[in-house]
Amino acid sequence: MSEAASARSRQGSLAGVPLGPLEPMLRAWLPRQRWFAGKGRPITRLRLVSAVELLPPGASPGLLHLLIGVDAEGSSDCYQLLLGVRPNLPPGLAPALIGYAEQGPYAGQAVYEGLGDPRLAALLLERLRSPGALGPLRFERDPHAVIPAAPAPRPLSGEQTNSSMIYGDSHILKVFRRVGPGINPDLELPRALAAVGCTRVPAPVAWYEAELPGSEPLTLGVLQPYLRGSDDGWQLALRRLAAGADFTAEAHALGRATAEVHSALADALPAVALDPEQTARLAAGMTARLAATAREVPALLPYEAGLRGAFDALAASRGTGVAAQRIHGDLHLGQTLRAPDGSWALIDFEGEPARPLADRRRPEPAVRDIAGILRSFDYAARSHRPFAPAWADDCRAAFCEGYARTTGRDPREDPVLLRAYETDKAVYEARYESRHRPDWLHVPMAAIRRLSEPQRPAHRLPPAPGGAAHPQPHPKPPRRPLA
Ligand SMILES: Nc1ncnc2c1ncn2[C@@H]1O[C@H](COP(=O)(O)OP(=O)(O)O)[C@@H](O)[C@H]1O
Ligand SMILES: O=P(O)(O)O[C@H]1O[C@H](CO)[C@@H](O[C@H]2O[C@H](CO)[C@@H](O)[C@H](O)[C@H]2O)[C@H](O)[C@H]1O
Repeated sequence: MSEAASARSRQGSLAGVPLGPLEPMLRAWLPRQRWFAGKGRPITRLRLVSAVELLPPGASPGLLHLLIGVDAEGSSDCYQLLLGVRPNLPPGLAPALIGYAEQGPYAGQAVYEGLGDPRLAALLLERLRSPGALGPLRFERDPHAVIPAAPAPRPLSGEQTNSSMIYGDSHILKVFRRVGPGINPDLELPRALAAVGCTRVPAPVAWYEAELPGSEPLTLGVLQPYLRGSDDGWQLALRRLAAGADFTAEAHALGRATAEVHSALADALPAVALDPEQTARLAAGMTARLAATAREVPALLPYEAGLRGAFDALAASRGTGVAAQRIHGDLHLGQTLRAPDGSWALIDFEGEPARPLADRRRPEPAVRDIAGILRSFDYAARSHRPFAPAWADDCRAAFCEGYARTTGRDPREDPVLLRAYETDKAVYEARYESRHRPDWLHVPMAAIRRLSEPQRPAHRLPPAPGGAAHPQPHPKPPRRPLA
């Protein structure tokens, strides 16, 4: 970065300024990051959107907050980076190294992934504890929440869409990587749920945003209580499978928890009834996604016509319309946590990371989330050798029964809607796996084959207690405690 650019950076906004000496190292580093969405497409341009020195270059370590625009063929995204700067990198931080700056205010210094440095991660927490503004950055917090000072930070390991830091096992900070204008649903929905007293989702206690000229604020990070000792639903399901153990009681409880969250979301935020035309548009969107995915994942091509049947049936079936509301949007077992007392919580309300924010914030049928969990039981059963279809079927049934117990309506009573959403999810998964985990592609492909076959006439379930003949806006159950 030039001296002039560096001077402006302290004031905050540097829209369009080139990244200077940082550019070559970031070009090489970005595509290697799990959270980088533009893999496989050459970066055509890197732009500085905003730069703030959380700690100036004179400080050691320095901490630089960057928003950078990354243009690649057919996409233009904005990413959040927290870069540490030190003259000498201690050996423990070697894995975090991005490169050495050759010129500019950081000439000769090591530039590295700031969240990998406990001192810098602690500084970020301090900023969140003391709300205020720094350049375009705004730090906010719930004034009633207790956020301890200086708990030891550690990065969350594993494959994530964003980067999370755990502080002393009491709080977890998610730093969003691909960011855009408008509130992130992962802040919006948990806050809305907390406001209506839903305890199934950890309530945000602090967050930070960027306010850039001519743009809605961009949500950059959210701090929430860390549910210590909880089991990730996906890992728990795999352990049960490996032990040949039943999971239906857990699946039933998860169905109830999911239904409670849906009911609270319908209370907290607008819920609407989609008219037949809107439903047909929903089906058309699914058909378009299928066509686009089949172009990208050729293995889908032989099944495309059969899969389309699910979406055509949805478009043709809706005389009365479909209830739509804010939902989780990317629900699967990895987004669920089970506490030692057996209660379930849902996390990560960002929605499908690849979808535009406006789509993710639109009301949708709650069955989209239900389909996500049902697909997840299939994923678990298929990652077990030998494949355990009965285990998945039992879990799917138990989950739907639990859901019906809370809402009075079993999702299987609407097989056309459920099949359309399961198909859409399997198509999404085929694209996700082909992009990120090709070894897993066979899992959604097995579902694709099944869902593309002509369906037998649906087995009618006995009506659930209080069940309605047609989809209704979500009934509102009495609030229940988390247990
Ligand atoms: N409040 C929490 N308490 C305990 N663990 C959590 C909490 N929030 C997230 N996690 C853990 O962090 C992982 C990643 O969180 P998630 O919100 O899914 O991030 P990403 O959007 O990066 O995928 C989860 O799978 C879970 O194991
Ligand atoms: O957790 P994310 O929000 O990043 O979600 C993405 O990655 C998930 C995988 O980590 C992916 O989920 C798929 O694989 C899971 C097993 O690893 C399985 O339980 C899910 O049912 C399946 O969809 C998710 O689709 C993707 O958006």
